[in-house]
Amino acid sequence: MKKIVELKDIQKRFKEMEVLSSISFSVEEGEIVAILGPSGAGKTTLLNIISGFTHPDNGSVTIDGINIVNYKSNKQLAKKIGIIRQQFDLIDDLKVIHNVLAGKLHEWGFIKSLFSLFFPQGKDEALDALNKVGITEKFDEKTANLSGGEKQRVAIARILLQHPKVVLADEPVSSLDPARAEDILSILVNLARKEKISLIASIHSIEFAKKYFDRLIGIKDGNVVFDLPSNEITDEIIKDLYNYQELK
Ligand SMILES: Nc1ncnc2c1ncn2[C@@H]1O[C@H](COP(=O)(O)OP(=O)(O)OP(=O)(O)O)[C@@H](O)[C@H]1O
Repeated sequence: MKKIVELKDIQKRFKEMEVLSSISFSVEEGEIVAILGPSGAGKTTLLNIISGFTHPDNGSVTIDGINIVNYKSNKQLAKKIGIIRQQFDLIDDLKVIHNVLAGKLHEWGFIKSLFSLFFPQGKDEALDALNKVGITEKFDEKTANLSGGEKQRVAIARILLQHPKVVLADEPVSSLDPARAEDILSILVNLARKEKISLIASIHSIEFAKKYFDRLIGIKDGNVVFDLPSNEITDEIIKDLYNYQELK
């Protein structure tokens, strides 16, 4: 299997605080991976480093065989990495279809994307993506009018137009109620599997992590403390990760 993301000895400090000491792991094509760890463990920092948004102090990030520092532009990197943020990063004033078409920005360039605002190009592909996430009928709606779960579906549809090799999602469902969160996670994971996209998501819910992800990586005190298939994760391992105290 091809390695899509490879991290070697990643270290990051903010002033005198060392957040990541030495993180190494790789993720193969189509792998569905959750990053777990207590609040402040550095999950967001790690995802930001993988996306190229934050530079590590030490170590290397390789995306699809190329060191991230050798990607010539953000546009080139966007062909490999799709990002789903907690706040969705959608433009509320635009119609749903235009937000989905923004997935083409890296491919089309600014002028063609601007043109597509008035004369949507690639509309069929966008409608097909909206169909895959189950909200085709909202294509003409102003994005601001959508619920949180619907907005997250639009963000996933936009990623589908981007055709990345890996999707990074930072707590993608933490703002949704449990039923909606499960809907979104299953859409995200099933589409990633179908399109052979690697998925790396930070997630707070152990239950959802075990249910939807194949491999769980725990980080604590700046290091990887476990990296296991979900079915090998025991209550003991989780207790150690979060330092739960037994009630006496
Ligand atoms: N730009 C920054 N400048 C200074 N400190 C930072 C910066 N970004 C993150 N930190 C610190 O690094 C630590 C790790 O933060 P990070 O957001 O990566 O943790 P996390 O595991 O994602 O936490 P949570 O689960 O609460 O979202 C925290 O102590 C945070 O305050």
